[in-house]
Amino acid sequence: MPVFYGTEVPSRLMLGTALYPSPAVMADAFRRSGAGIATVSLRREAGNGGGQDFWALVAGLGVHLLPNTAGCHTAREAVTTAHMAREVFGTDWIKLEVIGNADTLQPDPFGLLDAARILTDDGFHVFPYMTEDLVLADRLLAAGCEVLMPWAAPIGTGLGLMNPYALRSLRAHFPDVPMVIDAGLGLPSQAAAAMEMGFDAVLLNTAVAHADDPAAMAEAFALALRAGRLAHDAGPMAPRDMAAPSTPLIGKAFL
Ligand SMILES: CC(=O)[C@@H](O)[C@H](O)COP(=O)(O)O
Repeated sequence: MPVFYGTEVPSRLMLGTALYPSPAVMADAFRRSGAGIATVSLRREAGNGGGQDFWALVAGLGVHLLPNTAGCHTAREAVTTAHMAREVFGTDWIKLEVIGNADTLQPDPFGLLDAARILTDDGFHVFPYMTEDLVLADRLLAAGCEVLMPWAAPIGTGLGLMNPYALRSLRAHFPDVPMVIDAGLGLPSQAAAAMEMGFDAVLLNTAVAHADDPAAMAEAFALALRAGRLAHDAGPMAPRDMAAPSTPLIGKAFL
């Protein structure tokens, strides 16, 4: 199972806590999937009726909490939010989001790097939500990040792994860095593909919360992650252009 900043988590599935039809449905999705980490947004949930009951429910899930800086558009805002989250949730883990474009919600690589440098200096364990850019990954690691969270596709789109070439390249360049595919996954098969590529975990929210049956969908993702990881560890065959017979010809009857 993946190890993030020295902590082994019991599942490769990380779930968001927003958009569910009700807190009870959210709790069911966690229970049925066995997800090991819940990401929580101080800002969003504080503004969306996330009162004491909600926090008590989240605490009762028995999962690791990964506070995030969702909704922050500058490094400064993200740093301030991270500090507040550390106080509220009592963890130095922070999923760092610095949004660079209001339409695509894509991460701002410059603001992200600035904020990551500040927060690692301040003792945070930073999980940066990033584009799949190799150079950015290199800089974030140099800034002290020990986990990377490249996106699959823009948040909430469900488009899946948009740039498999770049994701494969990231994985190949940094084989020992724990990497989580975050955002844009729509289907369990996409999560399985991420596992087959060798990624360590996935983080998703909309695909589960907006399913007709969120708990069933969460379980489907958990099963897909298991299958994909098993396939990865089993050593997949190398694809080839030329056909190769899978049935031996020796002993074939002559007609
Ligand atoms: C909950 C959270 O952190 C989201 O910002 C995350 O990136 C999930 O994205 P999807 O909703 O596309 O799965």
